[in-house]
Amino acid sequence: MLSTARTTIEFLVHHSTDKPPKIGLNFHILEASQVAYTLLSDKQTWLLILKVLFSFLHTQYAHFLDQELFFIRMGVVIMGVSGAGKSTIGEMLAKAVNCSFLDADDFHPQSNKEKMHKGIPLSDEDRIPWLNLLRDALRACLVSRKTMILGCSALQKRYREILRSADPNYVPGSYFCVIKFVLLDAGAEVLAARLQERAEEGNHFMPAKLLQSQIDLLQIDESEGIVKVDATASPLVIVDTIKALFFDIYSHR
Ligand SMILES: Nc1ncnc2c1ncn2[C@@H]1O[C@H](COP(=O)(O)OP(=O)(O)OP(=O)(O)O)[C@@H](O)[C@H]1O
Ligand SMILES: O=C(O)[C@H](O)[C@@H](O)[C@H](O)[C@H](O)CO
Repeated sequence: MLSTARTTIEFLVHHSTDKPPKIGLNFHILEASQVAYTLLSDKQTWLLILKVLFSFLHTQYAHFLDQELFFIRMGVVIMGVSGAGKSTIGEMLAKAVNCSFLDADDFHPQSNKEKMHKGIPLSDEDRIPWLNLLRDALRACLVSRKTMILGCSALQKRYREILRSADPNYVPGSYFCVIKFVLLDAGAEVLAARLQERAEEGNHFMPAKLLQSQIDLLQIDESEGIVKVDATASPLVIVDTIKALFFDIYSHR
C-alpha cells in the first residue's frame, strides 16, 4: 500500500508541472483518492480534498481532458468463495451504479460445470482458459471506456494477475491497476448454511461440499491492497459500502 501511495504521489507531483498523459490520469486520481481514503479517518476532509483535487486538475488541464476522462473506466471484481454472494451483490451493485455486470459462472464451459456438479474441484488447467476469457471481456469493456462489475471467485493471486492483465498498462506484480478487487468475507458456517439452502432450492450446479476446497484455495496477499467487506451484512449494506468506496466520489466532480 505504501509503495502504491508513493508512486501515486510521485506521479501527481511530476505531472502537476507537465502536460498529463491522457491515458491513465483518471486512474491515478482514483488511486490517489483511495490512498487518501485509507490514510484519513475523517471522511469529510477526504471529500473536501478530493473536490479541490478535481477542480485543480480540471482548471489546470481543461484542454487536455475531454469530459469523458472524468468518468471512471475500471473493472471491479467481486470475489470470494462459493456462497459469499458474488452474483447477488454484483448484480445489485451494477444496477445501483448503472453499469454492466458479468457473472464468471456464465463463462465456464459445460465440462467445468459438470466437474463441479460432481463435487470435483477445478484444477488450474480448467481455470486458466476460463480466466483468459474473463480477462478478454474485461479488456473489451476498458477499451470502450466502460466500467464493469465482474463476479468471480478469483481465489488465487495468480488468477487475479490474469484478470489484472486486462489493463493494457498493467505491470505484473505492481497491483497498480484499473481492475479492483473486493473480497466478500464470511465464515465457513454462514457460507455452508447458504449453500445448503441454495442446494435445496435445486437450481445451482455448485454443491455445498466444494466449499472447503474453495476456502483452502483462497489466498490473499496483504500487498495487493484488496478491500475486504463483511459478507454477512445485508446485501443493501454491502452494496452501499462498495459503492461508497469505489463509485460515490465521482458524483462529487
Ligand atoms: N449478504 C447476504 N446475506 C444473506 N444471504 C445472502 C447474502 N448474499 C448472498 N446471499 C444468499 O447466499 C446464496 C449464495 O449467494 P450467491 O449465489 O450470490 O453467491 P456466489 O458467491 O455467487 O456463489 P457461487 O460462487 O457458488 O456462485 C444465495 O442464496 C443468496 O441469496
Ligand atoms: O474458481 C472456481 O472454482 C469457480 O469459479 C467456482 O468458484 C465456481 O464458479 C463458483 O463458486 C460456482 O458458482
